[in-house]
Amino acid sequence: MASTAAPPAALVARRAAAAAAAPLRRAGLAAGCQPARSLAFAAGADPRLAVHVASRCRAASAARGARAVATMAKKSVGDLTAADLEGKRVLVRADLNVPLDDNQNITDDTRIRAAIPTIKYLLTNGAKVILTSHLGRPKGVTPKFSLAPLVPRLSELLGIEVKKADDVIGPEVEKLVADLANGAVLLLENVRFYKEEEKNDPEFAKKLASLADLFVNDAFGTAHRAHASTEGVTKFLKPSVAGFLLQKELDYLDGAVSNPKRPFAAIVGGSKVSSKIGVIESLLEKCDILLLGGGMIFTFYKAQGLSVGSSLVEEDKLELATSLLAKAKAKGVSLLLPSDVVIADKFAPDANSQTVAASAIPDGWMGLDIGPDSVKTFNDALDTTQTIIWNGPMGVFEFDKFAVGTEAVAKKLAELSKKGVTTIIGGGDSVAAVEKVGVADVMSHISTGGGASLELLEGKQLPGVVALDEGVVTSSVAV
Ligand SMILES: Nc1ncnc2c1ncn2[C@@H]1O[C@H](COP(=O)(O)OP(=O)(O)O)[C@@H](O)[C@H]1O
Ligand SMILES: O=C(OP(=O)(O)O)[C@H](O)COP(=O)(O)O
Repeated sequence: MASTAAPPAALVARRAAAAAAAPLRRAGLAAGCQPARSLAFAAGADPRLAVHVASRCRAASAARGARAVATMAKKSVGDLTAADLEGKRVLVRADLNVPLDDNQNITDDTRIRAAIPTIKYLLTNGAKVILTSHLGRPKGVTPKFSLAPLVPRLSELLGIEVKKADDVIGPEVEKLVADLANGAVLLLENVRFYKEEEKNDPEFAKKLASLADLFVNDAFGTAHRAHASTEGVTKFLKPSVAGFLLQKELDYLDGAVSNPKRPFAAIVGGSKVSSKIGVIESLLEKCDILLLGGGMIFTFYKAQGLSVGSSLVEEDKLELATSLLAKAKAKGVSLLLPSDVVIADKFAPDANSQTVAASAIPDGWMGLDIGPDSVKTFNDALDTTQTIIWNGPMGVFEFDKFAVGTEAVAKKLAELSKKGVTTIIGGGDSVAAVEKVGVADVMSHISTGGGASLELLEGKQLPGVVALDEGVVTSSVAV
C-alpha cells in the first residue's frame, strides 16, 4: 500500500500528464454538448459574467484543442441595468447566517461582506432593496435569532442607514416598503420565524414576493434548500436572477472544477468516507490527482489489509473504499493516500503522540493527522498543478497538536495561489483552517457555503439556482 500511497514526485507528474491526456482519449464519448458561454473563472473575473451551471463537454472540448465548457447561463443581476432597476422594489435573498456570541456580537462577518456587491449594484442603479435572510434554525419567533444585530454592520458596509422591519410579511412591512426611497435598504426579520419558509409554502412565498417587483438570489449558502425565500418566490417574481456572490460561487465550484486548468488536483479530507463519497466520485471524473487525508484514510488502509489501531473506520465502507481505489486507477487518476500518520493514545488535545508509517499503527493508537513525509509528497504533487480544490481537513485540526498537516496544506495552497495556481476552498472546516492560518485572502475562491458547496461538488443541482431565469446561451469559447 505505502508504495501506491506515496509515489515519488516524478511519478506523480507522469501520472498527471497521462491523466491530463485522458479526456482526449475519451473525447469520442462526448457528443451532443450544449454550446457554452465564456470562460472567466480566474480571480477578478467580471462578476457580471453569466452563471455557469449544467452540462459539460470537457472531453469533446479537449479533443478540439479548446478548453471550453458547455453551460446553460442563468440570468444575472449584472444583466439588469438602471432602466430595469430604477425605482423598482427588489427582493434580495442573502445568506446572512453569521455566527453571534452570547452578547449578540457578530464573530465572523464574512457572509455579510460577501452580500455587499450585489446590494451596492442595486442601490447604485436606483433600486429599493428588500433584504431577506435566515439566521440559525429557530423554531418560531425566537428573539436570539433576530436579524437586528446585523443592522449596524450592514449599514457600515453599505454606507447608508439600513432600515429594519420587525416582521417578514404583513401590513407593517408593506407600509415600510411603500415608504422606501430609491437607493434605500429594508432588512426583513428572520424569514425562518415563519415555519412556512422551510416548508416552501406557496401562500407564504406569494406574500413575500408581493412586496417586490423582481428577485435576486445571492444566498449561495442556502441555495441547496428549496425554501420559500430561495425557490418559492421565483414562481411569483419575474425576473428572478442570480446575484454576484451566487454567480462567483458557481463559476468556481462548478465552472472551474468542471473545466479546470490542468493538471487539476482535488484534496479531500474530513472525518468520514460516507460523508464524502459523492464528492470523491464526482471529482474522480474530473481531476488528475486526488489527495486523501483526514479520518477517512483509515477506512482505505483497512480495506488494503493494514492495521489501523483504534483509528476511525467505517466497517461498512471497506468495499466502497476498494472500489474507489480501483476507479481512480481505471481513470488514470493519481490517488495518493498519506504514507505516514501522526497517532495519539487518546482523542484529546493533550494526547501523547508519535509519527509512524501508515503501515505501522500499533493497537490502541489512533491516527489524528497526516505525517511529514505525506506533507512532502502532497506538496510535490501540488507543485505540478494549475488548479486545486480542497474540501475537508487533513486531521483533527481543532487540536493544535494534530493541526500540522491541515495547516501545511493551507500554507502550500497559499504559496501556489500567489504563483497563479487557481485555489478553491470548498467550504466547511477547510475554510476555518485557511482562516486560522491567516491565508484566506490569497486564495482564488473561498466558498461561503458548506452544505451547498458539497452538494455542488457532488454534481447535484441546487434548487435555489435551478429556479432562476435562464440567461443567454452562447457558443463555446476556445482558450
Ligand atoms: N483522523 C481523524 N480522526 C477523526 N476525526 C478527524 C480526523 N481527521 C479529521 N477529522 C475531523 O473531521 C472533521 C471535519 O470533517 P467534515 O465535516 O467531513 O469536513 P468539512 O467540514 O470540511 O466538510 C473535523 O472536525 C476533524 O476534527
Ligand atoms: O450555514 C449554512 O450552511 P453551512 O453550515 O452548510 O455552510 C447556511 O446558512 C444554511 O443553513 P441551514 O443548514 O440551516 O439551512
